[in-house]
Amino acid sequence: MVALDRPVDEPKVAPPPEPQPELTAATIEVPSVTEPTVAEPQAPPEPAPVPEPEPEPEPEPEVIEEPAVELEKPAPAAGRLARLRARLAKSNNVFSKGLLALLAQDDIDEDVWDEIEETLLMSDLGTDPAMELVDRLKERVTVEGTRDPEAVRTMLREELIKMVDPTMDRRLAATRKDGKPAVMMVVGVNGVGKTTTVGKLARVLVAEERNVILGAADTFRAAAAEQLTTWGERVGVETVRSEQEGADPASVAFSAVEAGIQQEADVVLVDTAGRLHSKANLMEELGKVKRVAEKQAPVDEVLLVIDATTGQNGLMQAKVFTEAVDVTGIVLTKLDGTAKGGIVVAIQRQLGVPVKLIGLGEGADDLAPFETEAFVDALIAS
Ligand SMILES: Nc1nc2c(ncn2[C@@H]2O[C@H](COP(=O)(O)OP(=O)(O)OP(=O)(O)O)[C@@H](O)[C@H]2O)c(=O)[nH]1
Repeated sequence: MVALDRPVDEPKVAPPPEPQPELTAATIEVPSVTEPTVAEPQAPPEPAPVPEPEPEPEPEPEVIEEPAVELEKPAPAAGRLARLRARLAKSNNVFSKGLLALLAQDDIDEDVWDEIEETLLMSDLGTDPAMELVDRLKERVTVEGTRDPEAVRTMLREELIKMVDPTMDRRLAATRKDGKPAVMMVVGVNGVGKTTTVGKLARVLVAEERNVILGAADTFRAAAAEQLTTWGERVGVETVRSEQEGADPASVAFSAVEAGIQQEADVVLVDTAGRLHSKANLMEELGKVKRVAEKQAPVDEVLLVIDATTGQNGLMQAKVFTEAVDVTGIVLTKLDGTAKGGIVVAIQRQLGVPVKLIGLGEGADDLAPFETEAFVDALIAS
């Protein structure tokens, strides 16, 4: 295992290359080897000056060239959620079946309201939001007094939309600013789907006709850079990586942003590690990656990836990241195959950050920009 728990000192702005001694004629001149034409003893030739040994330079993260393969055309980003809604609807029928049936009953007594609350809690909505939603629904049922299934569906839809909060700004900062690319970092605990998300997000951006550069700053897991390179190659996106396992991730991030500036890219997307020897190291390191990348250009987005299937537990783990870096958006993965759609509300409430993208499967284009209404419609679809 590679030790990454070295003390993290001041961000070493890697790697402006060490100044190399100029190879002047003096340093490369070799003694003449032609035979002397006179018989006089010759002074032995001066040995050529030996250049000072240079310290080993840090290996430069190398830019992987695009291969000459036929590129894939990613699905358009707009409307992806609507196209993938069946994945959500199937796993979230607590809303579409359970709740609607309960609300459509003729007589909703306290037991039924308790059952409604329990159903909401099961979806990982969180205690406070669940209680609030029950209160709002109670009020409306009392005032409107309707049990018509369509009216009940409309009521639930409206209240869920309010909870998910359509006023949050969910746009991704993916546009060049001040002549520099937008820089996005993707963070989160290991296994939540970070690398996959970076790959899928590159496709979303390519579909939006953005020029993208990837930075493989997860140098902890050897396969991550390879995985990312493959994602990039499929859509003609370059990956900046280091061949050295355990290389300085901040240095890779720095070089990726540098490449983005040189190539006038629209977006530089930086993958990061989710695991180090200790939580403190990981948080230190993420802070450093951000600071060092910012020597080149401001980091516009820090996207925190959370696995929806880990529910409230995952949320607690994720909270630590918000203390280390300024998280600007959440990517909620693996929402396919879980009935925990309510976690969107809980996350936004607890972290105060909008969900900007959701993962709805392992397919390359199964990442959708989050849209409040389309999401709620999928939850209560029958
Ligand atoms: N079903 C489903 N699987 C997903 C989704 N997103 C990611 N995955 C899967 O989750 C697994 C882990 O993904 P990775 O991208 O390797 O996770 P990571 O966070 O980069 O992991 P580390 O590099 O170890 O930190 C892979 O098998 C992905 O295919 C999703 O939205 N739905």
